[in-house]
Amino acid sequence: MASSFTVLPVIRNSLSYPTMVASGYNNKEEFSFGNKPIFKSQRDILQDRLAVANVAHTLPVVAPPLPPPPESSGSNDWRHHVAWTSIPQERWEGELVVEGQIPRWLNGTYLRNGPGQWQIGDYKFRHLFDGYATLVKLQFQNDRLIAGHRQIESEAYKAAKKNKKICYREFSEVPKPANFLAYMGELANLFSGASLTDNANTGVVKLGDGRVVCLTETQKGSIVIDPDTLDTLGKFEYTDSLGGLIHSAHPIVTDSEFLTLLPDLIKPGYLVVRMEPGTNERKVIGRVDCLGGPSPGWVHSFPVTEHYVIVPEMPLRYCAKNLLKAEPTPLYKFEWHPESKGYMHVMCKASGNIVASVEVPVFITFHFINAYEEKDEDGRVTAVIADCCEHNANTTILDRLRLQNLRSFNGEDVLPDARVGRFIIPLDGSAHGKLEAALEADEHGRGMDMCSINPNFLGKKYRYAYACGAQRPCNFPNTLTKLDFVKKKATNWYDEGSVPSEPFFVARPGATEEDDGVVISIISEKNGGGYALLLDGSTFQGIARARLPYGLPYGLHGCWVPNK
Ligand SMILES: CC1=C[C@H](O/C=C(C)\C=C\C2=C(C)CCCC2(C)C)OC1=O
Ligand SMILES: CC(/C=C/C=O)=C\C=C\O
Ligand SMILES: [Fe+2]
Repeated sequence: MASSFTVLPVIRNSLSYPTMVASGYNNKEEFSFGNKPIFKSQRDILQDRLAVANVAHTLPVVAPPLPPPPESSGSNDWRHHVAWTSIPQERWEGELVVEGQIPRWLNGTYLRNGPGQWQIGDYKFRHLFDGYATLVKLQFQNDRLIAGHRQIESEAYKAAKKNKKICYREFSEVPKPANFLAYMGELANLFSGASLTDNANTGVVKLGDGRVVCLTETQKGSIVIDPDTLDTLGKFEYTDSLGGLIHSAHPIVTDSEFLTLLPDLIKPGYLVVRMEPGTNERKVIGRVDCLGGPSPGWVHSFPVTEHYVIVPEMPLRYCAKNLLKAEPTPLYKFEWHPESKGYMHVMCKASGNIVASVEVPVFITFHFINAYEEKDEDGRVTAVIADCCEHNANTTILDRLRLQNLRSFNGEDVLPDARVGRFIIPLDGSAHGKLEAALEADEHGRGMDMCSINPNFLGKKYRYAYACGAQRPCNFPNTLTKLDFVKKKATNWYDEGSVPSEPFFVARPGATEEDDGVVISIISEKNGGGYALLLDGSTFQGIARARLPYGLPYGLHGCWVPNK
């Protein structure tokens, strides 16, 4: 079903622009990347407004036109889609006019992180993953919605702004050394990690103790932020001595723990580690030695079940040689080693023992969706099922995410096929596991990435997932999709020319049904506009939307911070 937004009764003045009550929009400093705090008094005004229940809405102020973004010629065609265009200013905050009805129970802040600034001075990044982190918030409070965005003040971002060039190694780019001596120094800095970026542009998580941390692939890119002001509060310093420079960009975070994987590039393997709320110290649960290849496979994410941590060993492996190269290689910091095979390892969370290590068909995934234990009639665990967004073992997706490719859609269908890859990992000592599609990939247009689930079903047998699929032709996942693994059906939401970000599920407090909740996404439109969208988690119909003053660049991953 290609459902479009259902406009429900408009509860307030629904002009298509947001009210600008708290923005510093006309403030010239906004455009000059200044560091001055500009919202304090306006924030106070907003707090006062929020304190007054059922206030009559003042007339929205129409947003003034923005200067054309640096990479754009100002035209509205797909080459300059706002999703792939740098954020036009460092920060903004304002109340949005909501069409439809925000559920009364939805009280909290949705945060979304992503690479939103791809140009520093005259220097233009080439890959989506290189951009400096842009944090976006949607604060839901008593059916009102305050939005804002702000750059994360990483060392890498501050240095780039100051020197008008990149100063740290990003995902695909390396700072240009001035001479040979500088190059040698650079290499030393690479081994110590000093030259690696701390640009925390990938995800954002709320720890069990309430701290909110932005993350990326480098450990030093763990940055604590204030979910309300979006202030950068400082580095999240790991106080243990586990060392290493990289980790999974997607830890598993619950109220009681933080689990992650630390790849070991020297002695190929992975440390599985756990950190308790209120501490900064990771403790080792166990270690997995790689079964194939010269180095560990890339672990952007991994799944867990109730009792096990699943460690994927993907044949797309970290590559020390590519790490040293100054220019991007076709697979960036990785190398594709299909001959080294793919494996799935299952580690007991309590003991650190490995209960299964099986060879599986080769695969490519960024994102695991969920995993669970399959039991026999006697309640014995016979297998682990692990689902992921799988790119049909085709590495070209990494190259498709180059900005030039994303910006050059001409109607040709160039998004490589993807599916929900379901691993079946037997726990009976078999040497092989299976990988199959959890549902027919045509259900979701053979596009599949950027998934979320009801967090109450983490590690448990589950029925639903939300992700981005494809309405072809396209060059990027462009639908919001609800996956039903029991009916093996997908329900797709599509808005022609729009790029929706990861559909993020928030469960209704007290719900008993898995899909009872809302799905939040931020939509970047082809005309340069954008809006926050709320879909009903069960019907997958639109329940509310709120237009932003300007379209935002594509963002990656989000989290939910409930109000206290
Ligand atoms: C998204 C997204 C961002 C991100 O990558 C960011 C960096 C800096 C990655 C760096 C590296 C690797 C991916 C491999 C090993 C070396 C190192 C340079 C740390 O990745 C994403 O997916
Ligand atoms: C945007 C993306 C991967 C993001 C990693 O965090 C994949 C989209 C592909 O289909
Ligand atoms: Fe990711």
